[in-house]
Amino acid sequence: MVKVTIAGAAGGIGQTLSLLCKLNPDITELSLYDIANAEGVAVDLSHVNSPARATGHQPRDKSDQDALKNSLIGSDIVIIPAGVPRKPGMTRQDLFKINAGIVRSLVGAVAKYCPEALLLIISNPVNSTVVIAAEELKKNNCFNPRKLFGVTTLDLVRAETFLSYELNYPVEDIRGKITVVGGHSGDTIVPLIHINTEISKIVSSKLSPERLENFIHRVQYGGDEVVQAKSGKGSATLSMAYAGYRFTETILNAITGKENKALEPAYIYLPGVPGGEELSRKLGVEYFAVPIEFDNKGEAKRIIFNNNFISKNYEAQMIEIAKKSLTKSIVQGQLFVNGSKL
Ligand SMILES: NC(=O)C1=CN([C@@H]2O[C@H](COP(=O)(O)OP(=O)(O)OC[C@H]3O[C@@H](n4cnc5c(N)ncnc54)[C@H](O)[C@@H]3O)[C@@H](O)[C@H]2O)C=CC1
Ligand SMILES: O=C([O-])CC(=O)C(=O)O
Repeated sequence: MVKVTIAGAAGGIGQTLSLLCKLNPDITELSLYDIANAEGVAVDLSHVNSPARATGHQPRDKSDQDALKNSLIGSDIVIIPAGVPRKPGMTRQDLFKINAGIVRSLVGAVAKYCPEALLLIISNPVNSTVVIAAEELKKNNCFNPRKLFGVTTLDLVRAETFLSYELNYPVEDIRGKITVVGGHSGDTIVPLIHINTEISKIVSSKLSPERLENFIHRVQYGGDEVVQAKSGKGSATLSMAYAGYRFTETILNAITGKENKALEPAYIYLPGVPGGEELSRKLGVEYFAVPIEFDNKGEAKRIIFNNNFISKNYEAQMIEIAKKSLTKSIVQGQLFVNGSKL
């Protein structure tokens, strides 16, 4: 019995993510929450002949807290893609003004109604919204760092896809052999492609330094590519829904004892996850996306990251650059919840 709640379920990401979750036979209840159209989306999905029971929850007016409460009670996994997406010319950090408050209030409700749930944050800027979620959970005395994940899977999905184009190599053979660490915006996104000898050799023989640089840039700024192509009509939704589902499925597979794809990274509070305290000290940041292994409750069991992952100088340099931007976003998130009390 697994109940999954999606907050922001009627949005561009939310609807497709809900459909993908509806198709997973391990989900028994799929609870869709949104401030608009959640009930319609749930009725639509409820006609799909898969086991999950789809329920829709939307508030009648601004004072109605019952919809959110009912959507959350009993949830094992809560996924949050609620909030506004970027328009051309904006950075993800520009979304902070609106999305910080949305994420904080939703996480506050999670703390109240399903404090034991695994929490997956998709809303941007992920580099800050995950910190906001952690601080809000701390305030409510229910922060378990092993249960809070910033979903950065799209960066890995892009890296796998673009590298397969570059190398003319089957994309399914790349999965699990590269990773992406850091954060989820521009220069905080750090693809590490030399973690596997086979891929490393192919990259060294086939990719010129210029093509390698272009590949890295495309992974780091893949989000902008979609924002520009959609010219004002939003950002990545379909690829993100796929990525969000892929991460959710990895957790569900861990819970149900299926094969675990160990190299799935997420943006987490490092000191709270086994293996993360030392890494956090070494890096000098508390939050960082790293590959994780999950236990049979879907919690982060340990971090799978060692010095061999950073096998090239330029990768170490990218990590240094990422840390600078991340530090600012982390502080911004902490200040939002705690004010000056830091
Ligand atoms: N982590 C990642 O890799 C990615 C994150 N994103 C982010 O995901 C977020 C959502 O993007 P889209 O689905 O394209 O936006 P969208 O505008 O299509 O959908 C957002 C949904 O959130 C709902 N919403 C707003 N306030 C809410 C609240 N307080 N409670 C519940 N629902 C609420 C809206 O009604 C809407 O249905 C954005 O912040 C975007 O930047 C987008 C792509 C990748
Ligand atoms: O670029 C955006 O704003 C949406 C996003 O996070 C991505 O596509 O990676």
